[in-house]
This record gives sequence, C-alpha cells and structure tokens, in this order.
Amino acid sequence: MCMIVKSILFFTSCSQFEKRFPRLRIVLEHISTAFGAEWVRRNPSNRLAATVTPQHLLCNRNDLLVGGLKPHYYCLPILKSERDRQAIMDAIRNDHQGRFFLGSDSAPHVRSRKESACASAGCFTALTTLELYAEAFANAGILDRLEQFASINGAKFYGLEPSEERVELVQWSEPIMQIPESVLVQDKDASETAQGEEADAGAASELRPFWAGSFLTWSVERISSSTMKP
Ligand SMILES: O=C1C[C@@H](C(=O)O)NC(=O)N1
Repeated sequence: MCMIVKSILFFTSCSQFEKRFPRLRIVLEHISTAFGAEWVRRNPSNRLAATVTPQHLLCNRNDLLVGGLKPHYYCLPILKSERDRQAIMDAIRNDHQGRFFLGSDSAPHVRSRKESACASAGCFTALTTLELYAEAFANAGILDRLEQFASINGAKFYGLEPSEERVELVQWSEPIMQIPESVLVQDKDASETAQGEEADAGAASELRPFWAGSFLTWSVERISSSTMKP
C-alpha cells in the first residue's frame, strides 16, 4: 500500500484504539501533515497528543527532492508539503491545551548508510536539537511557545513534574555557529568487522548532522538546576 495512504488510514486505527482503550494515553510520534495536526487539535479527549521533530518544522519535501535527492533529509514520516509544515506550525501557535511537544527522533545513521543505494531513514539532529527548534520557532514568530513545547507539555501529558534543570538559549545578531559537515563516532558494527589495529582502537565512522554547513543564530549558553544559585 502507498505509504502516504497508509499514514492517513492509520488515523482510523487510532480512533479504534481510543474507543477500545478509553483510558489509554496516545502520542502520535512525529506528525508530518496538516491532517495529523488537525486530528490532534480537534480531538475531544485530552489523552491524545503529538510530537514534532525539528526537521518537520524547518523543512518541506522540496528540501529532500529539488536539485537532487538529499538523503540527509530523508526521514520517516517523510517530509511533506509547505502547506503541511505551516499547518503544524499553526497548530503549535494555537496550542492552548498543551497537546504538541518536542520529539526530536534524532537518528544517528552513519554516513555510509545514509549515502547509499538504500538509504536509512532519519535525520541526526542531536548535536543542535534545541537550537534547531529555536530557529524554527523564531522564524514563525512563536518563540513564546517554545518553553511549553520543549519543557512543559510533554511532562504534563505523562503526569510528570517538569524538569528542575534550566537551559538558557541565546539569540545572536550574527550567526554564532556553523553546523559541522561531519563528526566522528565509534561504530560498533564497523568495529566488529574490522581487523587488527583498527579493531583494537574501535573503528570510527562519520555522521553527517542534519543541516550540516548551515549557520545558527541560537546557542545553548547555560544548563543549570533551578536549585543551583546562578
Ligand atoms: O521513526 C523513525 C526512526 C528513525 C530511526 O532510524 O531511528 N528514523 C526515522 O526517520 N524515523
């Protein structure tokens, strides 16, 4: 079945689950469509929520497809139209019930598996997750929504207290950081197949971060516990 049709039909199953398990909390991980955003927004129950990744807030399918196929923009659910991206942004803008929250889905597939005849799905966003969300929220003029989205809504939905830790995000007038073209990591699979010296040292593989080469105007400046004196 076509994967796009399948992702729409999924909502029928979701309805059935909701009816069958009336106390079950359901999170739609990484929504990518206007339909998904609307589904969550209009749901009469407060047991349904959704997470959104930075790539689905920053990009649309043109980033993946125009001018050549770019495997580092390939993730699942696949990036959708600009209309979908904007509808998700609007849902977050108007989210007064705390139904949308952060879910980065950072997927550290090594470069050789991304730049391949059968590329692995996923974007490696973990190096700059908060900065990416800050760029997306600032571009959309909804920075006032970022704290709820990143730190409050998810905890509340799961019946937890928000974290005691604080992060301070700073916006600079000039770009403050360029996302590196690649980083080296220990690759367990490569280590297992490597021989001799390379195996002893643990084989290193390259990861290409999402948005590599782009400049960020946001930085995480401080991480502290609220009980610590500034
Ligand atoms: O849901 C997922 C899983 C992830 C991964 O590879 O870990 N990659 C994706 O693109 N989506």
